[in-house]
Amino acid sequence: MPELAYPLASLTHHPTPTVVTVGSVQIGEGCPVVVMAGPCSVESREQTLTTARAVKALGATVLRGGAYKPSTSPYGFQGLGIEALEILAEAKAETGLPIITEVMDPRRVELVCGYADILQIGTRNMQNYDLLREVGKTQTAVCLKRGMSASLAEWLQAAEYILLEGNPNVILCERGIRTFETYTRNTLDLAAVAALKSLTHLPVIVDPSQGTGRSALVSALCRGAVAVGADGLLIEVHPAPEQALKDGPQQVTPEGFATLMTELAPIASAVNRGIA
Ligand SMILES: O=C[C@H](O)[C@H](O)COP(=O)(O)O
Ligand SMILES: C=C(OP(=O)(O)O)C(=O)O
Repeated sequence: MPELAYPLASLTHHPTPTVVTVGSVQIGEGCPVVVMAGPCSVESREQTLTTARAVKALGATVLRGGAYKPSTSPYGFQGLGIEALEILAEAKAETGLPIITEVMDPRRVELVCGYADILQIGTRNMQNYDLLREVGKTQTAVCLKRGMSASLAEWLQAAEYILLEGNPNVILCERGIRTFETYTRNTLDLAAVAALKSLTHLPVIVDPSQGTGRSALVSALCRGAVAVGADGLLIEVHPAPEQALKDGPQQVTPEGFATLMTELAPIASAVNRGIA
């Protein structure tokens, strides 16, 4: 893979790790592991505030929640849009947690920037170059998820689009790739996390919820991700996953999240990082 394809993202051209700062949270190599948690989708005020309070009490430092939801079926839940953004703003005001939420449309980047501390680019949009350029024109942190069939070189070149526009605050998120295996929803590629550490200075986080599609596997994959060098985790938590409007099987309950955090702590200590 020619490094010239992504000079700004490459470790050769930028040998010190990038640390992305979001409020009081620092994300990158050498920093404590950042836990971003919350519902897959913002479904209601009560569901979001309940989850935000729970994840904050258990040690998460960033709140996730989808307002604009990518959906394979046009009949599937599409997200509450601006209403959801307003609910996230209320959750942030109450808990102090910065917000990560997805933007899918280049025309909504300005709007979503008014609410988001981290703009999420989902797997389906990793190669939406107009969207990448648009978020690159802001200085808001961007979490760029790996395309479900993207090679590392393609992913790093997508990051390069954002960096080239002048936004240095890019975080990469491994969220699993499509393989022949169907037991898990995706195949979480933890080798990619270790490999990226030798290719790029950008922070790398892992989403074991999308990566496995199975709540029972999320805690183990969180531990694996931190053991191989992930700088953070993106975890879906729902007060009643069986009633979720999207992705119920992969969302852990607040009780499950409590167990996960307890199980994660010794691994974060073992790699000399701790949890943010
Ligand atoms: O939360 C993420 C996506 O919106 C979700 O995984 C899409 O699922 P679908 O492909 O079943 O619509
Ligand atoms: C849509 C999401 O994930 P992905 O793009 O990885 O499918 C999400 O995290 O809400």
